[in-house]
Order: sequence, then C-alpha cells, then structure tokens
Amino acid sequence: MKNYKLTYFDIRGRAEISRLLFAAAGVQYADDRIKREDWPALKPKTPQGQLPILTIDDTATLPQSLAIARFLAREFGLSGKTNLEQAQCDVIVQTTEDLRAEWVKVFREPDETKKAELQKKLVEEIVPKFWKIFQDTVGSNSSGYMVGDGLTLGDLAVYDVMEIHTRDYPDLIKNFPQLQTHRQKVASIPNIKKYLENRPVTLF
Ligand SMILES: N[C@@H](CCC(=O)N[C@@H](CS)C(=O)NCC(=O)O)C(=O)O
Repeated sequence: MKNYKLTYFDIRGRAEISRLLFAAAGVQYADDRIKREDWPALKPKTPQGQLPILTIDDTATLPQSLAIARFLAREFGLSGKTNLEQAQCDVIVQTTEDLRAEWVKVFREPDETKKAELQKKLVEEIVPKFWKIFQDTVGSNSSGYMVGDGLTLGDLAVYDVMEIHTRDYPDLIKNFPQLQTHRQKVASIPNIKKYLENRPVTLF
C-alpha cells in the first residue's frame, strides 16, 4: 500500500475531488490542511508554486488537481473500465473545470456591481447550462452513473463541482431531477456517506 499525503488549504476547493476519491476507495491518506500563514514558506518548495499537491511515498510529488485526481482514479480503479470510458470521464472532468472557471471569475471580480451582474448570469444561465450537460449525460446512461456501469471520477467530479451551487441556490436542483437522483446515489455510497458526514465543514 502506498503512502499518500494530500496537501491543500483548509477548504474543499481543488482538493475535494481527490478527497472524495480516497473516501470512495476507502484508502487511507494524510489530509494535510495547511494554514494560510504557513503557505509563503511552503510555496517555493512545491513543484509549481500552487496547491494541491500529492506526495507519494515521500518520493514523488504531483501538482495540478486534475492530474492528481486522474492518477488516483487510475490507482483505485475509478477512472473508467475502457479507453473510451476513460475519455468520457475526461470529458466530464474537463466540463466541471469549465464550470469551476466561471465560478472563479465571479469570486475574483473586485468590482461589487460587476460581481453582482456576473453572479446573476452565473446562476440564471451558466450553471443551468452546465447542469443540463451533466443531466443529459447521466440521463443517457441506464446505470444511473455518468460513465459505464459503476462509480467513476466523472461522478465525483460532478458531485463536487455542484456542491457550492446546490448549497447557495437550493431551488436550482428542482429543475434537474435526474441530477438530484444522481447526487443522492453518490452521497449514499457507504464510504462516501461516511466521509461527507465527518469531513470538516468549510465555506468553499
Ligand atoms: N490548475 C491548478 C490551479 C491551482 C490553484 O489555483 N491553486 C491555488 C489554490 S486553489 C493556489 O495554490 N493559490 C495560492 C498561490 O497561487 O499562491 C490546479 O488545478 O491544481
């Protein structure tokens, strides 16, 4: 068994997809949540000056959240069973990243008026557009999962990227019943349920 350490800030953010993968696989790891004030000293020691990073057996360190997630998904048999399923997972993961980028744009906007406009567009247009893509994907698969006949990185990526908006705009999901069913399916997998019940509560 490899020794994994996932280092990130004390938020879900870009590390949560990997935490969900560890949880789903039931694999132990060090969930290293650093304090903001410790970041300047650590930053120059990381491969790309950003978090998250994954350290494996104290010998290799991977940056880039989605490279980490894909690596872990392959390690744990959650990356899709065939080359095509893996590509379908990649499509979903990349789409979740596009949605995250839209959210980050709003989050980083310094002008309050512009921020409010962007926020409105995000909730009324952008999030529903992406959720429809996710719903169409799961709706076209009789297994109830995003890809193939079992849980993959694709399901966890969608679950993760939807968390902020389902929390902040709880009515939105009512228009996406199949996506709601998918969320419940993922959240009720015993290992994931246990993780969700016990994880640190953070804003993002
Ligand atoms: N593409 C990178 C982006 C990583 C990133 O933006 N990390 C932020 C936190 S979410 C960070 O390390 N910020 C501190 C800094 O850049 O000094 C990934 O997906 O891992």
